[in-house]
This record gives sequence, structure tokens and C-alpha cells, in this order.
Amino acid sequence: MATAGRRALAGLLRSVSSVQRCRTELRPSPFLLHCRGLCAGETRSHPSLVFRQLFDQTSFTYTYVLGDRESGECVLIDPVMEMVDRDTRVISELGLRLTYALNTHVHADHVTGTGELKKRSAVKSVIAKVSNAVADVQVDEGDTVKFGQFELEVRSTPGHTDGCLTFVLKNQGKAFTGDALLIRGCGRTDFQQGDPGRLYDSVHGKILALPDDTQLYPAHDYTGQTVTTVAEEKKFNPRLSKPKAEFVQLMNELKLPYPRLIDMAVPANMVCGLQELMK
Ligand SMILES: N[C@@H](CCC(=O)N[C@@H](CSS)C(=O)NCC(=O)O)C(=O)O
Repeated sequence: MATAGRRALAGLLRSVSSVQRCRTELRPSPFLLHCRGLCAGETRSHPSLVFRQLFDQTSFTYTYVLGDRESGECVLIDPVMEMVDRDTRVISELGLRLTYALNTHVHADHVTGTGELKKRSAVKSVIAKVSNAVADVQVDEGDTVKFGQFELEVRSTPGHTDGCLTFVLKNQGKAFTGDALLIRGCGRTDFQQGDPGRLYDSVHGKILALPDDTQLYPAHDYTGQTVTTVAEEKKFNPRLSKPKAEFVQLMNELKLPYPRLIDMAVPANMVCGLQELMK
């Protein structure tokens, strides 16, 4: 065998034994660290972590179930009112108990499921303090929401609305960006407290500042994509990869039609879906 071929084979064998060693020791080998861009999340995902991405085909909203198998506790991020039956069924089938229903922000296109969920169980609704919405728990930058052994770090990422939050699942390489960052896009900035300059700073300072292989999960996708990474968005996001001034101009010229349900959804979400509080 030629020297180059022998060297390549020896390298491959070293990598394979390194992967096996890592699997038994449950810590990342240099080989896995090297390939994190490809297998991010999988290499760091804790065996007790339950993660499900659910979709509402009417509002194109993603709802996330995050649970801890050991304690049985779970949270929902961005539940949709009409999908509460599905969400509670999934949670019950997974043998989990819902403790918190988190809203990344006061949505304008659908009513949150948190009100309906509260009628059915002792779940606590969560939203940003600065949104001024009624909720059991109002959170702010740096707060944490715990479920079993896992923690979501709250990052304030205003710009789409002033109360937009990103939830970072600590040590698991995942973040839930709401409408601040969408896959190859971002939340619009033409209503509620929209501000493109603020959004640009939020996304660059709080989301794209996470490690490159962090998996990013948005609140919506309109094109069938499910997940992205920090590295991909830095490179390919057609809006946010631009300089700030260009981004601001682009956002100010979008001219999108308003969400169909905005006039009903915003007031309902200001009480986290408990519409009876509005009477
Ligand atoms: N057609 C939908 C609303 C679509 C929309 O405006 N989506 C928002 C997030 S929900 S407020 C958005 O920020 N989109 C960004 C974009 O570039 O499209 C409806 O009528 O509900």
C-alpha cells in the first residue's frame, strides 16, 4: 500500500477507536468535537432529555415539548390554542407532567394555548415581564426556567416585539428563538413594537453569539424547514448576514400583509389566552 494510503487508513482507525471510546465514556472525543458541525445536539444530547417539535399547519407555528425522563417534568414552548388536545396527548403518552407553558412573545397570528392548558392542569404560564402581559411567571434576561435536571436560560431578544425571548437549553446545544430569528429569515418589524435596528442587535448579540454548532429552533417556518444552526445563519441568512444599515432598510421595505388574526390574537395573548380575563 502506498504511504499516503497507509496514513489515511491509520487515521480512520484512530477515529473509529476514538468514537468507540467516547461512546463508552460518554464524553466527546476529539473526533466527535471535530464533527460537531454535522452531529451537533446528538453528541451532547443528554439521555434523559425528551425533545419533540410539533407543528400547527394553520399558523405554521412550531410548539416544542422539552422533558426530563428522570423527573417526568416537561415544559411546552409556544403552544397554540387549537392544538392543545394534541399537545396534552403527546405529553401524556410520553409519561411526562407539564409544569410550565412558555410564550416566546405576544404572538400576532394565533392565540397561545397557555390559557386552555391552565384550565386543564396546574401548569404555570410564562412570558416576558416587559411584554406587560398577564401570566403566572414573568421572566427577564438571565432568569432560568427549570424542568427536572434541565434549565432554560432566558435571553431578551427584542425587535419583532419588545418582549421577545430566546430560550437557551443549557449544555444541550439548542436554543428556541421565537420570531426573533427564523430559518433564513427573521420576524417582521412593522407592528407591535417592531424595531429593525433593535432586532439586528438582539440576534447578533444574543443568538448568533452562541457557539456555531448550536441548533436553532424558530416559532414559525413557512417553507418546510425545521432547524438551523448558528453557523448556517451567519453564512446564509439573507437578511441578518447583511450590515445593519442594509438590514434596517430591507426590513422597512418588506411591505408584508398583516396577519389575518392580529386584531383578535394580540389582546388574547396579552392575557396568555385566558380570554375570560378580558371581559
Ligand atoms: N400569513 C400569516 C402571517 C405571516 C407573518 O407575518 N409571519 C410573521 C410571524 S407571525 S406575526 C413574520 O414575522 N414573518 C416574517 C416574514 O418575513 O414573513 C397570517 O396571516 O397569520
